[in-house]
Amino acid sequence: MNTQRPSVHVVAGVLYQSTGAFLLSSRPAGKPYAGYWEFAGGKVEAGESALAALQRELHEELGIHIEHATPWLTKIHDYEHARVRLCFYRIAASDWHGNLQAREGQSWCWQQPGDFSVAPMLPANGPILAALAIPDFLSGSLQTGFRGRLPNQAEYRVVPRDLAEPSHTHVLFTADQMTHAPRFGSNISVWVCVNQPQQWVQVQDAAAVLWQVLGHADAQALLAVLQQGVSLPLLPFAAADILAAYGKQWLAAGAHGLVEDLATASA
Ligand SMILES: Nc1nc2c([nH]c(=O)n2[C@H]2C[C@H](O)[C@@H](COP(=O)(O)OP(=O)(O)OP(=O)(O)O)O2)c(=O)[nH]1
Repeated sequence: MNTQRPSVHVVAGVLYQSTGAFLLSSRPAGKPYAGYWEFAGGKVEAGESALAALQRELHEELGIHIEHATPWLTKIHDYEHARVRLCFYRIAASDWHGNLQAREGQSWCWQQPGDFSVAPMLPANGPILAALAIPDFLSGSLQTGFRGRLPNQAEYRVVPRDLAEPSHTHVLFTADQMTHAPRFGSNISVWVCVNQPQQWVQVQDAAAVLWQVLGHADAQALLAVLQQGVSLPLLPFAAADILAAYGKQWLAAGAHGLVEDLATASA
């Protein structure tokens, strides 16, 4: 397939309820992939900002008003009909209002992260749905691993490679282990811990990345990476004082969540 085609800029919104559920809708008849499930959204028009496009699309499709949306993941996908640059935004329950209406004849439903009951999904959306099952806060250490929880979900545990057993789903590797170890099977979700931009570019096929931040220079380097847009869940990993200083900026720039390091004091 020709990957040199110009891409069409698309925005899509992960709309949350206060319960932690998010909205999926089906693509209306007449569009490519009609009947497939997607996040509400559509193409950005000439001269329009991404937020304005999201506000317009969600109002046209669902009759709701968006006050704020937080950038999250960006993906390029080659469909037969177009090459799309998909910019996904998360919209918190407190950042939208209105009564949902299916204004384009589509179906819609609320889904719990990690527990989807509708199919088929648009092909580009598989990794996006997997990313939604990752909590937005975890804590622990590189030695013992990390724990977190989404509302109404079982505990989510990430186990360091050296402690991992066959029953563990989410396994954490260092960037060095990824370089020197053979690739692992598809039965685990591979988490990688990095601490610099050169490592980040080498781990783009991971399920999620922890970015260790030990000081203020690291914090700024990470912010710059986030501001360029990231295609997989990136979670800054730092001691509590650094999270307190930078956490909001990282999240506003597209970090998936934060990971508190319970073992390392900041520099
Ligand atoms: N809205 C949306 N589009 C997605 C998602 N995932 C994904 O691959 N896409 C792709 C499908 C389409 O190729 C493209 C969106 O184009 P679209 O045709 O739905 O856009 P639109 O609503 O502006 O349509 P139109 O007015 O031009 O007919 O992005 C998603 O989750 N939401």
